[in-house]
Amino acid sequence: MAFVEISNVRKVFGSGANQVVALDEACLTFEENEFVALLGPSGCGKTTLLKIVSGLLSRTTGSVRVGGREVAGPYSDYGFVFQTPSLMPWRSVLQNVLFPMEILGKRDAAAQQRAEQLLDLTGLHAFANARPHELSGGMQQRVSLCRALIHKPKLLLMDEPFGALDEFTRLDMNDLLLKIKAETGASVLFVTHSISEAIYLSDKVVVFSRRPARVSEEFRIEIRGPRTQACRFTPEFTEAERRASEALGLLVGSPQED
Ligand SMILES: Nc1ncnc2c1ncn2[C@@H]1O[C@H](COP(=O)(O)OP(=O)(O)OP(=O)(O)O)[C@@H](O)[C@H]1O
Repeated sequence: MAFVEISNVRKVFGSGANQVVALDEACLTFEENEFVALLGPSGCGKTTLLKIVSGLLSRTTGSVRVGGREVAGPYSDYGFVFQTPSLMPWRSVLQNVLFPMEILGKRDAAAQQRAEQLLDLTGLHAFANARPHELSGGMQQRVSLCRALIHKPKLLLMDEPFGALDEFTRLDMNDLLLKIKAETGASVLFVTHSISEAIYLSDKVVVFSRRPARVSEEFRIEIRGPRTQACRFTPEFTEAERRASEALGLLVGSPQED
């Protein structure tokens, strides 16, 4: 049995003339410690699927199992990172990171130690007492990553977390995320619009069709050697980019001839 099993998930919003079928028979499985990137056209249903996996949103039909249990509503064994950091401005960095432990009633010395370790890991230790407005966008997103990891979830759900960052910061965040994944062993389901980001980070790339979304292509990323920025220039990386581009329908048509 796979760690996450998404089977024939359909999601219909609204009714009658206002009905929107966001997902149609979406299927996807992945294992513990796997990194899966979801690519697809804007509005095809990627965020909807993440919310359904988190239990924040109900599905119309189909099944979602995480760690062998059917998802029937919100549960605590996952972390969610949104596109915007959504930190509480009146709280310090450390207090923001510890917030989920307060909700879970577990804000103890061990939680404090773990928060400090995460701030170390993400290079934020010196900013533990700073307020969010004193941080750059990339630093704020690192805080939200620490907050998502504070309760040691087995599953990390990430919805275009680096979409609002500049290219250099985004590349840094990609490397940080690979380091975090190696240290925590969490499985990651990662939505992005960037083909190269999807390939750089993932064990498996899943491409969704236009809405209503179905999986139109799914392939493993086989890059020899460590994931470093240099691997973006290997033939395997380029081939994966071509495959994803083709699945997204970006290679149709040929240049106009004079
Ligand atoms: N609460 C809702 N009520 C009605 N329709 C919704 C709701 N949430 C999402 N939708 C619709 O479902 C479809 C899929 O939305 P979703 O946000 O999942 O797409 P997405 O692939 O994440 O888009 P993007 O890549 O642009 O972020 C869209 O047509 C959207 O308008």
